[in-house]
Amino acid sequence: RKHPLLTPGPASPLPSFPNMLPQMRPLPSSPAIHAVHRRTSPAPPSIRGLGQHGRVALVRTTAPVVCRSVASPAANQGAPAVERPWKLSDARLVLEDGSVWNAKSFGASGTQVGEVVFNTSLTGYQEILTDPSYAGQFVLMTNPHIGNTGVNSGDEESIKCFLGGLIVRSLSICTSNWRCTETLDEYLRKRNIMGIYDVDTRAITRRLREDGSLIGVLSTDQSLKDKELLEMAKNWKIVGVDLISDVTCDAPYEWVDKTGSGWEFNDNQSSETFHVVVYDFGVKHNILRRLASYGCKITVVPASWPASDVLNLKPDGVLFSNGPGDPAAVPYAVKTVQEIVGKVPVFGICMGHQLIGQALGGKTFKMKFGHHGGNHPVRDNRTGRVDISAQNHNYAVDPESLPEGVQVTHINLNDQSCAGLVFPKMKLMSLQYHPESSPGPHDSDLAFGEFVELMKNNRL
Ligand SMILES: NC(=O)CC[C@H](N)C(=O)O
Repeated sequence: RKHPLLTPGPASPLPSFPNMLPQMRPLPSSPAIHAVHRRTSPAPPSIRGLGQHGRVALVRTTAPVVCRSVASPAANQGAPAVERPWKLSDARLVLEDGSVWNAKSFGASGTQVGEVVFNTSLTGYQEILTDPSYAGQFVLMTNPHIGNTGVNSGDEESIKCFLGGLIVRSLSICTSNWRCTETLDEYLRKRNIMGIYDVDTRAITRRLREDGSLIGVLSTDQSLKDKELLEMAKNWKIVGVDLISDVTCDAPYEWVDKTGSGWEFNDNQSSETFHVVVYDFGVKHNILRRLASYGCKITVVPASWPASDVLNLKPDGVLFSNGPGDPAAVPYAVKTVQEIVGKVPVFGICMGHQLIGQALGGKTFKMKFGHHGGNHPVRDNRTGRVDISAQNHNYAVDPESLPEGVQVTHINLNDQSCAGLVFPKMKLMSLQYHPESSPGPHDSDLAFGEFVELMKNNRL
């Protein structure tokens, strides 16, 4: 299903996102103003009276200005006078339970529908925005302050943003990072992705935890009544919909890029080269970069690529990638996995893991609110080792439904759900989470080494 409701609107009512409020520029012959603090307690006398609504205070100091425009200053030239953070609410999030959340818009404007999920990562919003597994979903960041590092060309996890929209508590009023080339607002606007801020993300998260994932409609269109938006939310479905065909590549391609120096802690380059075919169900680029760093030659193929064509390439292994949506809605992909499993070593990541579960005759089910974040403890039952892992999924494999011989190797320690499998007879391994992280901790990177070992042993 495409995202039918997105109306690429005119520029949002606040068309520019300056990196600096006028108030923050050094005043001639007056002390510079270098920071904006949100306060919940009364301001000290020195700054009382400067705040807005008793909550925002500007701190005067003689220190140099620290928030600078590092993002293409030209982009903001001729921008109208800045209103943030005093901009009025101009957007609504209407959830299928009937609740209406007023917010302020950034990025694109229009009306969009999607499933709201919360992500507990503290960093990495750009990698999250470009993770194709979020297609059809609004990502709500529980970390309240988002946007302060802007965006840069090196942190993309795919060729575009496939998610429905971004929900944040506080959108940074400035960017401050040496890699930043663009603000989050500019970036989302160019990609026609809606964002909202100044909304109570803690309250929405608690609701999702209590009631489970909810469909929502985000709109800046004042002509639409709450009731109409609610109807849209109620009539939209994500379960049973094939979202993979919207995000997969059109044709096969080779991948050669490796990860940069930040990953040198795990220099496991194999002396042998293994040819891995990667099924692109919405693959994150860091999976490909890590495989390349482990010495693999990589061919990426579209989700619908025939298994026989892949086997004809005589690969050393096949990786089934992550991807959006319901694994039970893509029987063609399950069939492909079935045709490959047992013939060459395979590694499934997230959606790939769920498809392997189904291909083995097991069942997947929808979790209450899923796992999305970079702080999920996972135990490897074989060694007792606990990794802190990056996760992003709403579905899981029911281990009880799997045939004999399949071992549950990993458990999510938050809820004991199945987080990994091996089936030695079938030369198969899979993880429900993201060993490539990006964003997230690198603890589980060794899983790629395990896959290389699997391919090595198969050659013997
Ligand atoms: N990251 C993924 O591959 C997500 C898998 C699947 N779409 C889910 O939500 O469970």
